[in-house]
Amino acid sequence: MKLTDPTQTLTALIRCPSVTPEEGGALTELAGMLSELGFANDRVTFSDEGTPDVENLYSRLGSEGPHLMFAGHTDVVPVGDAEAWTQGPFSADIVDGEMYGRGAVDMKGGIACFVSALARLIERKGPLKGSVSLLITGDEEGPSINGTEKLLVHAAGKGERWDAAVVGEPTNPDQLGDMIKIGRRGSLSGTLTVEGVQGHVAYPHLADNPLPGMMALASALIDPPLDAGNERFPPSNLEITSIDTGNTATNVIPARCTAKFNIRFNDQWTAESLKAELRARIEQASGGGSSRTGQEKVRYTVKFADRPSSSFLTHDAPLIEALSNAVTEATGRTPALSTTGGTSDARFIKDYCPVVEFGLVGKTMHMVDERVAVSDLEALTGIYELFLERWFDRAGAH
Ligand SMILES: N[C@@H](CCC[C@H](NC(=O)CCC(=O)O)C(=O)O)C(=O)O
Ligand SMILES: [Zn+2]
Ligand SMILES: [Zn+2]
Repeated sequence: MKLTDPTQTLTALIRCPSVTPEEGGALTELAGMLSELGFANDRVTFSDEGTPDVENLYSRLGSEGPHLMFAGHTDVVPVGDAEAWTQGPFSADIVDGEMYGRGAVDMKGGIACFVSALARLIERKGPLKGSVSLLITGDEEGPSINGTEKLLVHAAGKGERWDAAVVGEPTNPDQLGDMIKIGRRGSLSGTLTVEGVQGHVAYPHLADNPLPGMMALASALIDPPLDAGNERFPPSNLEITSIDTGNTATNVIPARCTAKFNIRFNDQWTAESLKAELRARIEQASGGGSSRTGQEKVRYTVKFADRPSSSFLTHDAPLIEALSNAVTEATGRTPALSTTGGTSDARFIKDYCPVVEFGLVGKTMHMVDERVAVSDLEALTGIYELFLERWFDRAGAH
């Protein structure tokens, strides 16, 4: 395999069926490529109660500073409706200039381009003036319990320290060069249960339907909006993802109703201040305040999931500038510096060093027929190579 060719490095990775939590040969394939470039590989499997074991890889080239981390994941989401794919989801077939396969953009493609960029830079300029590490998990698309968070603790425990990190998630909405992510909103999930009394729909006076109470409480969760956003972050947003009674009959009033919700929140909130706000809204709407005067108070419980993630924003101007300049030089575009979208493993890395994210175009991620333009693979490899050269020149000079 020619490591300088991202089409070849990506083909090898896509052909490994690494649906979370299966390693599928992907980390072995990647470790082989990195060994060829002189990296020292550390394969480590993490376990936790109630979750599957997951394999991870930490790999370093060099022993001196400055030290740059590239982070990502080789696990992929399931293929979904396999019959609907026009090419095999693990075939890496190229049709009309696009390579098909699960993980093509999210995010084996980002990893493949980074490996090829390194191979090109080393071929062109010789050994790096510092160190580069790849911190790669097999647990990003899953519960994220046996992945990046533990791998960082593991590596830091062995004395590893980083000056900066780049995550290769697909950050571009439409075209390569659109967007660099310089932070992320936080995420908090919750469950709201309203208690009633089961009974016959024709005899409602003998029952207590939990649904009207749930409607009042759920409305209070979403209205008014949490905030309007600010110059750094989009608005915080609460989405109700399910309201369910488990009732299969048409003539039964259910005993209880449970709603699930998730909030993506900006830097105007912490998980704790958000929980307090939501608890207050629910209590007010339950009749604990004045809104249900004359009616009985809604009986409810609200629980928030463990491990919320907080928002973060990277302030390292030279890091952002080096990446942004490389993108502009290679694509002619000025990337937006954004905090939109979901969370990523950058939420763990930010506790160790400044972190930014840039990868492929995310349009087809998680979809049937996930695919990447071969020209984008070439362009991203060029961007990473430019960035690496600039970052090491600049960081090494200080
Ligand atoms: N499975 C993990 C974390 C889930 C992270 C997920 N992120 C994305 O989908 C990335 C999309 C983007 O780049 O905007 C999310 O936001 O839910 C866990 O459970 O912790
Ligand atoms: Zn991803
Ligand atoms: Zn994903």
